[in-house]
Amino acid sequence: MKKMVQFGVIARNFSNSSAMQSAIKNITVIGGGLMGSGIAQVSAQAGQNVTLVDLSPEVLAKSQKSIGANLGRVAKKVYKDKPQEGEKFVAESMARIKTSTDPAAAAKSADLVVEAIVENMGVKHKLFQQLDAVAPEHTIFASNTSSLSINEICSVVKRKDRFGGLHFFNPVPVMRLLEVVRGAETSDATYKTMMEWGKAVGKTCITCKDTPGFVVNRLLVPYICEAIRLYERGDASARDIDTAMKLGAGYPMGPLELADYVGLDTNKFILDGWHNKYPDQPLFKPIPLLNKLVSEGKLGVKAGEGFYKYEKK
Ligand SMILES: CC(=O)CC(=O)SCCNC(=O)CCNC(=O)[C@H](O)C(C)(C)COP(=O)(O)OP(=O)(O)OC[C@H]1O[C@@H](n2cnc3c(N)ncnc32)[C@H](O)[C@@H]1OP(=O)(O)O
Ligand SMILES: NC(=O)C1=CN([C@@H]2O[C@H](COP(=O)(O)OP(=O)(O)OC[C@H]3O[C@@H](n4cnc5c(N)ncnc54)[C@H](O)[C@@H]3O)[C@@H](O)[C@H]2O)C=CC1
Repeated sequence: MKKMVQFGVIARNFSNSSAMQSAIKNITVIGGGLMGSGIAQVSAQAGQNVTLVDLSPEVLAKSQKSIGANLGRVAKKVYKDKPQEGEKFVAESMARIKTSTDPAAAAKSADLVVEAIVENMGVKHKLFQQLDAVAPEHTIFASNTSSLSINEICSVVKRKDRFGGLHFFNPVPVMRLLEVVRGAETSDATYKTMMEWGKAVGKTCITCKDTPGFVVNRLLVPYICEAIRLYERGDASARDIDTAMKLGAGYPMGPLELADYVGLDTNKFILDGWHNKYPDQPLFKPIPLLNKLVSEGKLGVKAGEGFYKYEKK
């Protein structure tokens, strides 16, 4: 039953994307990690020309490998009785993805730039300033930030009317939602193009103002943090907390599994950012156990250990 549901989701995302049209044809995704590789994949499988950028050639090689494997999963489902068409789909989608280690050069041919680099305001500012100087007039900039303010990120660019938030969820090829975030100066035309593009890549779009965490993370991050605090106090084991929320509340993953999946560093970036901004909000208080795990390099699934141990990929 579970497999049937997942199959339906991936197949529906794919067929939506094939049917929809978007004004955006060339997209540059900056950051080839967990999120950037997923955003590149869904864009390429929807027929867009993608340039995936990372400072690290090793990350780009790893991303291409994982995109190839994930496209293979999609092909197996969508073309289950037509393996040759499945192979063609994978080859054509892969051929639409170029890679680069030069963000500025890659932005020159983009209709849309989606930024998915580290969750750090200073680093994002530096990148967007650089891109704003070279990207064509019409190019829309978007950030996939989990928790930072879109208005603050876009404060360094001139094209504030052509800037917004496009917040995807992990794993991008599977999760159906896209939060489309309007900044104070995002124009109606930019908002409309972002909504159409989101549908074209197979997502269900919701709209949110530029408020901390938008909708999902404003609810999800405090929940994850409360679970870490519960575990830190020794009120229940990690396994029991996760089992409780899966079997008692119907979540697909428990909160500590989800924290490991998202990345404990990302969880910490979000919490620290909100704590600095809202020091009196008890939900955003730093968590010593989370800080300890991050300082030990136990960042979750991607590092091979977080609250649990994982086979390193
Ligand atoms: C921090 C932020 O800013 C925002 C966020 O992203 S918050 C995090 C949001 N994400 C979540 O809450 C995820 C919650 N977890 C889930 O939905 C599910 O556990 C899950 C989809 C991740 C995995 O589902 P599962 O049934 O436990 O595992 P699994 O059987 O391996 O995967 C289900 C299907 O999805 C596919 N899949 C899983 N991960 C995938 C990936 N990374 N790429 C492509 N396909 C993937 C699998 O191929 C599988 O397909 P089949 O059934 O055909 O084999
Ligand atoms: N991890 C998650 O579940 C989610 C994360 N996000 C957000 O997406 C963004 C990226 O997160 P992840 O993919 O998890 O991080 P990640 O650490 O997996 O990937 C980030 C990549 O960006 C690259 N990078 C850093 N600075 C760069 C620069 N100046 N130019 C080009 N590449 C650069 C790094 O080399 C790294 O490969 C963050 O803003 C995060 O908050 C949003 C939704 C979910």
